[in-house]
Amino acid sequence: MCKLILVRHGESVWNKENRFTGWTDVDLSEKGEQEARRAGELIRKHDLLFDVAFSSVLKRAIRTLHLLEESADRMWVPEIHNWRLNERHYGALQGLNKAETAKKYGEEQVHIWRRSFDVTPPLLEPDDPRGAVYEDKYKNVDPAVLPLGESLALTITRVIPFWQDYIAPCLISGNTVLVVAHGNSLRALIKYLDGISDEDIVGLEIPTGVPQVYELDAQLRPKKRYYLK
Ligand SMILES: O=C(O)[C@H](O)COP(=O)(O)O
Repeated sequence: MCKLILVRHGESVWNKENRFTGWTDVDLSEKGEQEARRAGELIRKHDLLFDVAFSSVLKRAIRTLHLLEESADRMWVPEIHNWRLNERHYGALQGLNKAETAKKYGEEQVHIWRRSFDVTPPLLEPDDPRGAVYEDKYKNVDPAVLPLGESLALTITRVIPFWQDYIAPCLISGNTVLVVAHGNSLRALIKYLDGISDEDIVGLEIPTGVPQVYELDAQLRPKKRYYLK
């Protein structure tokens, strides 16, 4: 049996301010740092000796990983950071306050942007200086695959190939694997692993900084998924 630990980053400064974040590289809030340390303590308490760790290239996930590793006393574990685990790209909504946007466009429209399976948010203009194509951290990524806005369906199309090519082989080789990512990149992964329908995924919410564990069989079929307490 293999074990996979999934953690959504701790609360970020923009989670606290209720702003659409997506690929904006904001840091953890103080509460987020505490959540990350607590996640490491829980992992340690449950003796989940992860051998390798994956995260997105966004600092709220990387800092969560580092704080978690420190409190779990596993700072030596090899880490792989990849853009394919990034949050869903929120397009032109990035930076806007969610409540103010709901006042302007209506609660229903904002719910569709946030939770529908295949509706893409308004896209960033290709020459918008916030575009990933202008960021150093994506300089080795083919610009053609860098999004200007993504639905959950589009997010799945880049998370699952990363799972298949990197994370799954690591588990199959017998490693306990930790993945620190984001609300929607983790929803993408859980949808795939648990075979959740396009309709039912709308109801899946993932709290910040709480580790959840999958126990998987040799074919990586989930046997159990539970949050650590
Ligand atoms: O990118 C964001 O704003 C959040 O991390 C996730 O947002 P959501 O709860 O609207 O999916």
